[in-house]
Amino acid sequence: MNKIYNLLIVFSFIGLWLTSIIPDTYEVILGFILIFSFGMLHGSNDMLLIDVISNKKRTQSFLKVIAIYIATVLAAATLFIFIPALALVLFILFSAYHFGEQHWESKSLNVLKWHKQLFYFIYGLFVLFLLFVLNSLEVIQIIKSISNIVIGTNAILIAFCIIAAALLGISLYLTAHSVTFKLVVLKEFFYLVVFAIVFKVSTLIWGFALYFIIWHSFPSLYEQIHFIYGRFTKKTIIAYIKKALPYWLVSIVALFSLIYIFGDTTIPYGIIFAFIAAVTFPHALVIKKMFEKHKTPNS
Ligand SMILES: CC1=C(/C=C/C(C)=C/C=C/C(C)=C/C=O)C(C)(C)CCC1
Repeated sequence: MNKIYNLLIVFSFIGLWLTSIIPDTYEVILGFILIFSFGMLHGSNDMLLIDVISNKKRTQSFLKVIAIYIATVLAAATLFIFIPALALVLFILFSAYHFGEQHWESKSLNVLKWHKQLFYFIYGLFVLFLLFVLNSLEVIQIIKSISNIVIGTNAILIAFCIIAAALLGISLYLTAHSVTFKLVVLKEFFYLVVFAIVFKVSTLIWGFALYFIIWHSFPSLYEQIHFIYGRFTKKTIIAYIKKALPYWLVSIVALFSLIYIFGDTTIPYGIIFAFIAAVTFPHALVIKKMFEKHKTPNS
């Protein structure tokens, strides 16, 4: 995993360099292409993961599992239509935990389970609000188009400061109580500085896409492939893509149909993020189960 992180730094700087040569509009389009390709791919094999998590001895039939999955997606989508503000808050909170868990689970912090989970949540929230605070005008605009709620730049700044203080506090606690954390804390601080540079220099969507693809989807794909097939090789990558392809295609067709039917602005942020949110809820739960099954001895 460590070697992979060095590669991720290189990718991030390539992303930064692209920012300097691509006009903003193309940056947004390229950002969405990355989100729809690698981003959606990393969430397309949840059915296969459920199979492996339950040791192939799933008591429920495939149809039942997929029905529960689709019902969760539809419930989230309905929440977005009727109570968008609540849906948005839940989406951000869920995503924060999911991002934090993906980044830290392999580091096996040897502390109490709930301390670890609280840290994952605060870390993920910090990354999201770092992106938001450095691109607050764009975030405010998109949130207004999704939920009709107008938030001020000050509210984002205050939330960011509170989350940063919480992250500092819990990091100090972990430095004192976890040897593994102490060993990686400086490197992790450096990664956060890299994220801050990327988020500051890029547009909101490009900054989000770089984080989501490079720092979340790539490591998640690596861990999912490892979990499913026991190793990460060209053969297992191809096998994973083959299995994911039908689900990915269905998602893309569904998303573009929704955009075609309901989209009334040039970039239909509302539909895109509501769609990502709806599929994120069940995906985050499946990945949580995957990590529980893949427990390291000191977790
Ligand atoms: C970037 C961004 C947002 C948040 C996106 C999030 C939180 C995405 C999470 C995606 C996940 C967790 C995918 C699954 O793996 C807002 C607030 C909607 C609007 C402004 C732009």
